[in-house]
Amino acid sequence: MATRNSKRSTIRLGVNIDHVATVRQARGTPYPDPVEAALIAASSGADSITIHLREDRRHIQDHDVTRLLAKSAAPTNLEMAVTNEMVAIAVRAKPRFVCLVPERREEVTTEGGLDVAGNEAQVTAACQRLAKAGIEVALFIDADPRQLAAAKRTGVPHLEIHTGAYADAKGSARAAELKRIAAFARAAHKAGIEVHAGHGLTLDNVAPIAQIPEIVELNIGHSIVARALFVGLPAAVAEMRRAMTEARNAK
Ligand SMILES: CC(=O)[C@@H](O)[C@H](O)COP(=O)(O)O
Ligand SMILES: NCC(=O)COP(=O)(O)O
Repeated sequence: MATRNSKRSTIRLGVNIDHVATVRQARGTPYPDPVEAALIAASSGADSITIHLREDRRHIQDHDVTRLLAKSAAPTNLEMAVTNEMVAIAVRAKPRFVCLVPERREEVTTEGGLDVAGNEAQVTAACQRLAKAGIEVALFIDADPRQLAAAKRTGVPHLEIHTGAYADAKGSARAAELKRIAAFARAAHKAGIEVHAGHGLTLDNVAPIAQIPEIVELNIGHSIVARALFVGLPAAVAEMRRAMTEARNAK
């Protein structure tokens, strides 16, 4: 895994290809194939591929998980809800990484982080089942010290900070969110947890997040897939990677 301490440490890009499947599901066609997108993203600079198998199967389908893992273009990070069904799927499929996320069927997108503090026993049990199957587990949480304290007690090795509030905020509210995320990343890193971030990141807002030295991985999907409509997926992945790396090296 990545170096942790140096301010010049590299930063990995996980490309989320869910929204290639969103387009396919809108018409029930076999195209565009998210697995093909994963292969293109991996050969264009993605360090890993993220997919979110939602309980309502609105985009990624079970066969996508199977096919993606069989082709193994890059390590797969499977995002999923903390349910027995999902944990059983992951234990069978054995992706390299699982990120446990909250889910509400009515939401348009993931609205907040997992409430680890409020569901500690359930989250800990899921983490332990997944770790026993050889899967590296992350929890997708808000930059909230109470959630960090609970996450530490689960023994999870990785955390992904939900950057949605940062992405949605403007002006001084965004600066405050950034400060909160940086403080959280420092505290999590100090506790020996590897720190990732993602949600709502774009070419316009990624730089300040990429400059937080404790954050070693960003998972980005919607904006890359949207940008790919205009410039193509290889270019969209490459320009995001460039923006992240330039920001990191400029600090
Ligand atoms: C957990 C997360 O932040 C992403 O995987 C996101 O949820 C994917 O997009 P949708 O929320 O639209 O499913
Ligand atoms: N975990 C965040 C993710 O995978 C991508 O989120 P988004 O860039 O699609 O908002």
